[in-house]
Amino acid sequence: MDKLVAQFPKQIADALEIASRSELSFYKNKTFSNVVICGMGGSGIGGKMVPQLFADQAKLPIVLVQDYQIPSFVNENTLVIGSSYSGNTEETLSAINQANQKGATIVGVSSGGELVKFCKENNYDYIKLPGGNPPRSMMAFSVIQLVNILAKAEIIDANALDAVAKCRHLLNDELMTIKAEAKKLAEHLFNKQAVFYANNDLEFVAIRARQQINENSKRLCWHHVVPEMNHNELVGWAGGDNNFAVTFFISQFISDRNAKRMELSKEIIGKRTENILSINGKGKSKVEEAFYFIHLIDWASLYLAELIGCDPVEVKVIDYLKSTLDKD
Ligand SMILES: O=P(O)(O)OC[C@H]1O[C@H](O)[C@H](O)[C@@H](O)[C@@H]1O
Repeated sequence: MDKLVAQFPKQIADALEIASRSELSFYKNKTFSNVVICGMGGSGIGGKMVPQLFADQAKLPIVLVQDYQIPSFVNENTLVIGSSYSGNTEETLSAINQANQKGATIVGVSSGGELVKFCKENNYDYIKLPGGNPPRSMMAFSVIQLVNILAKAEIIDANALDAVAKCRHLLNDELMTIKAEAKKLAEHLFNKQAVFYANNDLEFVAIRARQQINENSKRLCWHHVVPEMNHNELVGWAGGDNNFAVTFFISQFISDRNAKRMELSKEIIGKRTENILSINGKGKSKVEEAFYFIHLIDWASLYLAELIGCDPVEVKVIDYLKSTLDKD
C-alpha cells in the first residue's frame, strides 16, 4: 500500500494520459438533463468529490447513487456513469442495469469485470483503468475519468482537466510537508476515537478520511460538516471527553461565515477535549487543495496502521461479507 500511495502523483499523470487517449462519443448529438454517478467505496468517493468540486460550474444536477436502486427521474435524457474499479460490485451493476432499462446513456469507468462486459455488449462507451490493485488506492484514476467524461459533455468546463494537471506538481513540491502533517495526524488519532470535520464543500475530504481510517487503519471514526453540525452534533459534545481526537480540515476557500463557525466550533469542542488538530489546505485552486488533502489523508491512514500494527491492505471482513452474500 505504501508504494501505491507514494505513486499517487504519478497516478494523476497516468490518469490524465488515459483521459487524453479516451475515445468517447456518448455526448455527440445528445442533450442531457441530469447526471447520475453510481459507485461504492473507493469508486463512490469520486462521485462525491467531483460534483462538490465543480459545483460552481456544473450546468446540470449531478447525483451520486450508492445503492441498488436508481432514482425515478432517470430517463433517456440522463447520463449515468458507472464507476467500479473491479467492475463487479453488485450495487453498481444493479443500478446500471436499471439505467439501461430506462434508456439512459451509460458510460463505464472500470478496470474490467462485468461492467466492461456490459458496456461492450450494449455498445456503451467505457474507460478502461489499469487493474490489479485495491480500488481505494486507485482513486486518482476514477476521479480524473469522471472529470474527463463531464468535461467532454461540457457539463463542466471543457478545460476542467487543466486544473487537475497542476496537482501533480503541488504534491511533488509539498511532499515533505504532506508527510510531516500526515504523521502528526496519525499520532493525534492513535488510541483515540477519530472525528473529522470540514466545511460542507469539502465533505468528500472528511469522507475519504473516514474511509481510509476504516479500511487501511482498521479503526472506527465519524465525520460531519459545518454548518450542519452546528445545528445538532455540537450539542452532543456535552458527552465528549479526551478519548476523542478531533480533526478540522480547513479550506482556503471557505466562506467567512463558515470560517467563523469552524472557529467557534473548535472553541466549544475544546472545552471537552484537548485533542484538536487543524489541517490547513494548500494549492492555488479548489482542485489542487482537494488532491493535497487526499494525499495527506492517505499517508496518515498508513502511518496510523503502522502505529497500530495492522495490515493496511487486507479487508477480510468485506471479503467475508461478499462471499456470504454470494451464497444466496
Ligand atoms: O471499485 P469497486 O471495485 O466497485 O469496489 C468498491 C468497493 O468494494 C469493496 O467493498 C472494497 O473492499 C472497497 O475497498 C471498494 O472500494
